[in-house]
Amino acid sequence: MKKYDVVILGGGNAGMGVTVATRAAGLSVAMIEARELGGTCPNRGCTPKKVLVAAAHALHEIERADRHGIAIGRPRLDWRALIEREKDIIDDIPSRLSGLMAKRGVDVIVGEASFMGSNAIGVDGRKLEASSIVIATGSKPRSLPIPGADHMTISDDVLNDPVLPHAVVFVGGGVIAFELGHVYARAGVDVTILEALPHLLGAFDADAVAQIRSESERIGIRVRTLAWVKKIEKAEGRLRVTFVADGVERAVDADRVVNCAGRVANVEGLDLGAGVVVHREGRIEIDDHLRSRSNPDVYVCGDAVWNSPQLSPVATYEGGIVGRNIVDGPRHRPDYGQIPSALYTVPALAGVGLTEAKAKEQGLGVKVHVNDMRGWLSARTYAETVAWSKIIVEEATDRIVGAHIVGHAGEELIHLFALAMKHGITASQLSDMVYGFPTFSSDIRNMM
Ligand SMILES: Cc1cc2nc3c(=O)[nH]c(=O)nc-3n(C[C@H](O)[C@H](O)[C@H](O)COP(=O)(O)OP(=O)(O)OC[C@H]3O[C@@H](n4cnc5c(N)ncnc54)[C@H](O)[C@@H]3O)c2cc1C
Ligand SMILES: NC(=O)c1ccc[n+]([C@@H]2O[C@H](COP(=O)([O-])OP(=O)(O)OC[C@H]3O[C@@H](n4cnc5c(N)ncnc54)[C@H](O)[C@@H]3O)[C@@H](O)[C@H]2O)c1
Repeated sequence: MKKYDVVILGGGNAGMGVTVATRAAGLSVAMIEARELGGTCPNRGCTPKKVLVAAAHALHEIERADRHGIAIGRPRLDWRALIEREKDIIDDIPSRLSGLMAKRGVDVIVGEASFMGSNAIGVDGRKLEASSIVIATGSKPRSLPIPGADHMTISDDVLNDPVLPHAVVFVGGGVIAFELGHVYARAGVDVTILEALPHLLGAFDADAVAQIRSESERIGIRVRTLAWVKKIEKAEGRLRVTFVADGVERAVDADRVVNCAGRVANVEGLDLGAGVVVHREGRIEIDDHLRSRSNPDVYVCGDAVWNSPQLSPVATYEGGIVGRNIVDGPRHRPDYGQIPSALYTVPALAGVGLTEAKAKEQGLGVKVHVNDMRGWLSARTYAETVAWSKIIVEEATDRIVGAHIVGHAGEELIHLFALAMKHGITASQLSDMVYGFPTFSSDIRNMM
């Protein structure tokens, strides 16, 4: 039986994050990974998705070419070539990460790990002992108790499918459905999004979501809220999704039905009981230091944490904190306050900090600056179809507490707001900056 200071289950962003401080401190570290090193983000998530989004962006530019006086024929997208391009871009990531881990002195073990004791892990018939064990096993799509649910595919399949379908239904109106829905719609696919709740894209500001909803409908996506999927069945060589909306039963036919109903911690196969790791239906009970409440030698980070944002930079950040807690003792805690995120529709929706609803819920005295920027010079120059912002400023302190941007390079501009929020730069100070002109950034002065 081999002994390590640290054994990490999972070689994604979170697991990689743990290796930095632990190896810098000279601890012996093993990382067990069942699939490709790098995990979801570079292999089945952010990066391959963004390659498709970039193509959708090009199609969006072409759609507006006539606004610049450019005459252009109907574009033809070679979907198979696009999927090949996506694969080519990510192809060498696992091997590069394998090199990085070797250089860092981490033993990478290929296999499916599970607990054999409070400080013991089994992998491929071997037993490893460790002073600290880190659960960084990521997330998986939530399984839905819908008759015919086995007909559904998941985002992994969309990113691998070289055949462009004619019609797709997304079950769930969250980030994955909107991002992949925009790509498909731009590629000419008939897209329907069915969301069970009254609102879409739960974590984002409701007015920003309304902007992206109308832009989505403008490009032909059908969006239905309060839609309850009752069954999915094969019908005439396709799939038929039966759902109830507005009290009426309806059906929509499609070539693919994609489960986009959220992702849950991927811990089912870990035998958490053997590790004395208490959980409620896969939700591991952790303290403020990301440490198991029942087994102080076990930490959790990344998507395997059930109640923090499922984002790749957050996974890396949490992994870093766990690494430092292992080295220094449990004294570091995550702060999720000023983490920017974006929905990579075309155009994107980006946000940081509080939504207007949350600011009001917290009883903050705020001034809310809402701008439809389509008439602004920069938006007109680029013929933007949507350009909108909402900046929320605390009146008493002039602190920016939330920023939400749709279009207008918001996925880039949002970082200036995050920087200001993190370092206490006030709204007036951010407006007082001298910006390069003409840029989208220079519009920040007029946004609040
Ligand atoms: C389609 C899609 C698009 C996304 N786009 C974005 C985006 O644009 N921006 C963003 O910030 N986030 C995005 N995300 C979310 C992001 O990918 C995740 O938050 C991030 O990858 C989580 O990292 P992690 O290390 O916690 O988990 P993962 O990267 O999933 O890593 C976990 C690893 O553990 C391994 N594993 C699991 N069980 C075991 C076991 N028993 N033994 C050994 N190994 C095991 C898995 O094989 C996996 O490699 C996207 C996700 C998806 C699905
Ligand atoms: N750009 C990004 O940063 C990015 C991109 C993709 C994924 N992600 C991460 O991946 C996670 C998972 O994404 P997701 O889109 O699957 O989840 P999500 O949590 O964003 O959305 C899931 C949606 O499905 C709905 N839903 C649940 N059950 C349903 C049902 N039976 N019928 C209809 N609707 C149902 C929910 O109400 C919710 O609105 C996200 O939490 C996100 O953090 C991030």
